Amino acid sequence: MHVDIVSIFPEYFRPLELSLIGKARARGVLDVHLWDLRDFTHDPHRTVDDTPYGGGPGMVMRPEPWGETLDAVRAEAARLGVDAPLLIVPTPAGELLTQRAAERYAAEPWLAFACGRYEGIDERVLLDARRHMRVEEVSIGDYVLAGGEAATLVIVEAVARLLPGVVGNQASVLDDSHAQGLLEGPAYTKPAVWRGLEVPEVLLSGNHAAIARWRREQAIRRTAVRRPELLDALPPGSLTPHEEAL
Ligand SMILES: COC(=O)COc1cccc(COC(=O)c2cn[nH]c2)c1
Repeated sequence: MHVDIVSIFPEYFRPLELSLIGKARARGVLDVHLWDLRDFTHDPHRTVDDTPYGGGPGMVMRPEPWGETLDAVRAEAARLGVDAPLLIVPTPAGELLTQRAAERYAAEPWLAFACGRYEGIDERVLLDARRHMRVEEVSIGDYVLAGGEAATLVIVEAVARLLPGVVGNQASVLDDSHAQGLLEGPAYTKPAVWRGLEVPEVLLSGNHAAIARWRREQAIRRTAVRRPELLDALPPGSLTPHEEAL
């Protein structure tokens, strides 16, 4: 997978050189190309923002540098033989990121991320981008960040860990709870007793059917308490009558 990231702070993405993603890049599973929006300005101050039409606080990101940068990004995608690139724009006003969406993005050959700052990017940038690309405005939660960089790191990590060869144990990726539509239940490791706290007996029993049943019940109970709407969103018949009653 090829990932292009457009930002005024490309150094924000140094973490992508490290560990999980760093190894994936070394293996050629993932290729990340950073674009500095200021490289596509033409004034001495490399201006990327201006005051908002209609007044109001803060600044809006100017369309021209974005247009030129996304043209260059798109030209690179074309050079790589990708005809229908997907542009992801992290924004508080976007659709909430889900594991389903991360799985969908992981199937894409090419992703681009537009990192907004200030009060946002001039809307015409997205309108123009939609003329040439699929564009998705994505939220990682109901709160406001100073810019799209942290959200892009979150989305890239959620997607990259689904790529074959990125996470050592692929099984831990495919059967993790959100993949099943539930929250992860509790996990334990040695010692069996720690500060007087014991590991649940069933996990030491070696009875794998009972362990699987207990783990699923824990996930369902936790989901019912913390995120009941996830249970409502499960496909009909996902829970046995016994599990429904938990
Ligand atoms: C059209 O899109 C834009 O203009 C994006 O502009 C901005 C402006 C400020 C901050 C951000 C970053 O996204 C979030 O804060 C965010 C995403 N998820 N939850 C919070 C993006």
